[in-house]
Amino acid sequence: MTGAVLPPLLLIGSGKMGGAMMQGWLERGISEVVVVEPGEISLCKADGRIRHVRTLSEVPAEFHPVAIILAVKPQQAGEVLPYLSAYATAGVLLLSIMAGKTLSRMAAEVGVAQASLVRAMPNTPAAVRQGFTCAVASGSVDQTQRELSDELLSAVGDVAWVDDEALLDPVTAISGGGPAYVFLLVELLEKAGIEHGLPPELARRLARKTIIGSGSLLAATDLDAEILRRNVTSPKGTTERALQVLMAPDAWPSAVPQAIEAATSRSRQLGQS
Ligand SMILES: NC(=O)C1=CN([C@@H]2O[C@H](COP(=O)(O)OP(=O)(O)OC[C@H]3O[C@@H](n4cnc5c(N)ncnc54)[C@H](O)[C@@H]3O)[C@@H](O)[C@H]2O)C=CC1
Ligand SMILES: O=C(O)[C@@H]1CCC=N1
Repeated sequence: MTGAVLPPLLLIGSGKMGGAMMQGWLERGISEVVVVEPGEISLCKADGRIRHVRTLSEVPAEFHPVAIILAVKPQQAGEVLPYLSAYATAGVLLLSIMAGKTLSRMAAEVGVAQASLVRAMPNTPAAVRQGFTCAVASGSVDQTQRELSDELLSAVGDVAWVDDEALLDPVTAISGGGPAYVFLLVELLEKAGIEHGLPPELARRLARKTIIGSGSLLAATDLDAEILRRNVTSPKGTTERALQVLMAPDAWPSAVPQAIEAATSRSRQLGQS
């Protein structure tokens, strides 16, 4: 269905992620979307395709979405899922981006065992259509619903499907939260630059452009990251000294796996709540 106008959608939660995805759908072409969001929405209210309501009970009875996108926090799922049973019984696709919430848990909270559910994990570069989403579908999702999910998710970046739902927990830790780790590196580089006497504005530019340029280099080549790293590292040079610190066994080689393990286990924990 690539290229076709997206069918009527119900978006529940239009914060950072819901808002970013919505922007992608508007650009891709959408017929109609009702947005349930208790706060303000940053989207163009003059756009006749968008209708903003503040609660689920305000969704017009005559509105029949083909898919419902769940973009509230996992802790807010209880405010939403139990009210979707009529949609789920009617076979409407439920596409969740909530961290940790498992397919079976969502089906139980909706109260429809055969609900057509997709669990997906995007990331914030979706805001500039450079996201990466990993998704898994429940057994009730038919081919048309899978293609629609793919279309909705690919409007904001790359999409990969997996069959094993357990993989969504490490995915959440790596690509879901990954942008935060990169931004932390930018923060730390900038701070170190200032501590070494660089004017703050220059330190900020150096840190940001280093990450942006490195990302573009990665995007432009098939070379492994290890090769790209080695290409920077002159024997007996300056980078080698820095990497001796960062690559010490008790530094990044242990901190990064520990961080990913902590986030993976939190994702599993959210799935139980
Ligand atoms: N921020 C991120 O990097 C990523 C977040 N996610 C997932 O996306 C979901 C949303 O996260 P964010 O956009 O970051 O959070 P957010 O806090 O920016 O957005 C959540 C929105 O839901 C709204 N909301 C709260 N209760 C509601 C209700 N009962 N009905 C309708 N809307 C309600 C809030 O007003 C808010 O605008 C979460 O489940 C998170 O796990 C997934 C991938 C990446
Ligand atoms: O921190 C979180 O729980 C969400 C999921 C991945 C990114 N943000």
